[in-house]
Amino acid sequence: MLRIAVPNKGSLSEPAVDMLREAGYRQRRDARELVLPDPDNDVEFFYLRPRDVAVYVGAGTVDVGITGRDLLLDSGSPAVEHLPLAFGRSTFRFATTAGTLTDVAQVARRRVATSYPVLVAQHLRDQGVEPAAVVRLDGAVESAIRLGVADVIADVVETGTTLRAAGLETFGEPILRSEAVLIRHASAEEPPGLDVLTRRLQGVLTAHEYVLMDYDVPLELVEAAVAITPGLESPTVSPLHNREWAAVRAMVRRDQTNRVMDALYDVGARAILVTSIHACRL
Ligand SMILES: Nc1ncnc2c1ncn2[C@@H]1O[C@H](COP(=O)(O)OP(=O)(O)OP(=O)(O)O)[C@@H](O)[C@H]1O
Ligand SMILES: O=P(O)(O)OC[C@H]1O[C@H](OP(=O)(O)OP(=O)(O)O)[C@H](O)[C@@H]1O
Ligand SMILES: [Mg+2]
Repeated sequence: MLRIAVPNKGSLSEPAVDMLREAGYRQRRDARELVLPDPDNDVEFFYLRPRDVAVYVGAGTVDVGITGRDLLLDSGSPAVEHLPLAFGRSTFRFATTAGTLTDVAQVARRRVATSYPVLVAQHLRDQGVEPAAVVRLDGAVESAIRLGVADVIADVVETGTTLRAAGLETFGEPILRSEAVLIRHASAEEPPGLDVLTRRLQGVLTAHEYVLMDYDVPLELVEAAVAITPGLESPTVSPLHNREWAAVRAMVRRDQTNRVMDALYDVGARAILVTSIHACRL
């Protein structure tokens, strides 16, 4: 039975549970449940703090888990990224009082507050910058400068609202671009059942990332049209009752939908329809 760790709290918890449900797995209904077997799918879910997921996977007591790339790197665990999951996206950045610093080199001899001390110390070492200290805080890191325990912070930035509200601004290049990731142990053999979980999650990712596009096009324009919608392997081209026209169906990236519809219309395609993909296995 594959043991899967899932974040029980925080920004990653709800989207992780939603994604697993969409992939056909049972999920807990009560937030107090810590373990949930799903015998139909031969897996068992463990609801753990997102920061602890890499510790359990690294120790080998659960097989795989969902956590943030930033949390994985900060954990020092021997777990590795297996599949990026395209939610929980954020950047991890230095920030300080607006209008004061511009470059990571200026972190030298300054105090840095963060909830990710391993990640920050490693990054500064790689950059050859020696801070006065790395101060570990549990959260609300934005207050550390005003309250005098640090000169600079390094924290998760999503919309930037929290930084602005604290009168801070980012400086230097992002330390990391993070998102939720499925992790597994680096050296252990691939656990039985991970291939099925991976294919199911990839199916959910593809269903979100692509739409199905159908359109009609005069026969002599089929080649020009399919050049715009090559699909993943090859588009389906079917005859219409009117023999001078064909129907085409292809997968198209969701974020390209309108651009592709404009281009198809310009070459002469008509009755262009877009449908969401409910589920898929490539
Ligand atoms: N807006 C955000 N704020 C915090 N973490 C975010 C955000 N967006 C994505 N994340 C990711 O969530 C993970 C942090 O989860 P964690 O549960 O530790 O903190 P949290 O979401 O801030 O929850 P809380 O502080 O309420 O416990 C990291 O991987 C981080 O990159
Ligand atoms: O760029 P934004 O969209 O404002 O999001 C980023 C903020 O959200 C998180 O804080 P959270 O609310 O989890 O509080 P915490 O710092 O106490 O964890 C994170 O630590 C940042 O402070
Ligand atoms: Mg937080």
